[in-house]
Amino acid sequence: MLDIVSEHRCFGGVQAFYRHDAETIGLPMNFSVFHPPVESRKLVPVLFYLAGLTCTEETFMIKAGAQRWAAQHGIMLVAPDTSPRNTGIEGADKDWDLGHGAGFYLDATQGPWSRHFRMESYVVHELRELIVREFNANEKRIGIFGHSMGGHGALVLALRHPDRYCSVSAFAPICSPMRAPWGQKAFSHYLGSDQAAWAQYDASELMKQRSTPFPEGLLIDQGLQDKFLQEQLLPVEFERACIEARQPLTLRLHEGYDHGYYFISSFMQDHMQFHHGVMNA
Ligand SMILES: N[C@@H](CCC(=O)N[C@@H](CSC=O)C(=O)NCC(=O)O)C(=O)O
Repeated sequence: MLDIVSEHRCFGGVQAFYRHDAETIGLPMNFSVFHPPVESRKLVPVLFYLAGLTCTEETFMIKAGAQRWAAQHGIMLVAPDTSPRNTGIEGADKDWDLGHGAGFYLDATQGPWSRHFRMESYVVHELRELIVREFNANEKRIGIFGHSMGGHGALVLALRHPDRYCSVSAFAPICSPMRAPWGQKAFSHYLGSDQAAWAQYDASELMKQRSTPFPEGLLIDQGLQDKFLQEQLLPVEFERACIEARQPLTLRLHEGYDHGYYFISSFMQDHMQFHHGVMNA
């Protein structure tokens, strides 16, 4: 059953927050949807947004300023929470970069995480199917984007499930988590010590194994004052992998911008236009 937590009129559409019993996760999950103003019964394209470490299903909707552009383009926005909550797993609330709020959009294979931490299956299958079933979503026009840990999620889920997403972009994504401290910590807990398993959730490694997976191109924006850029994000690794895979990539580096939502909101219009363009190509 789908519970409506709250609904708010927004740019002529509706900003809604929902809660449901997620079978994949084995626990209730929260997610948010911006429903753009459209003629009734018209199927609308959908854009999934995956948020970063410490965020919830609210962060993007409150801070990114995406609804104005989504309303203009008639795009539905969907933002899941960033991990299962109230799992009862010991230590899951201890660190901000592991456990609750840090699901890394993968299916954990290691205990105690593997029971509930199944964010890949949840986002790619269960939540998507719920959105298509419950709302006026056009399942042939679904895109994905995200920020930081969620940028990693967007790139990796699109690379692992290219048939499911027609447009992909990211803000300051973790481009090679197996080479970055956040990723190494999360992957060692969720996936164990096998580096081959890590590579299956590393956007740069996945890209090297593909050949032009997104012919319409990818868009990445990155701030140059981002304190995480050098150690955690590694866009150069991904750029190199895209060259190897002949994947068209627009990587824009912005002087003065940091890692936060002031940066994201500054370039949100461009990402919405990018997805609108690719979805309608
Ligand atoms: N607590 C941390 C900072 C956490 C942080 O910056 N989270 C980012 C995502 S980082 C990568 O996934 C975020 O989006 N925060 C939400 C916000 O509203 O800005 C620290 O101490 O550095």
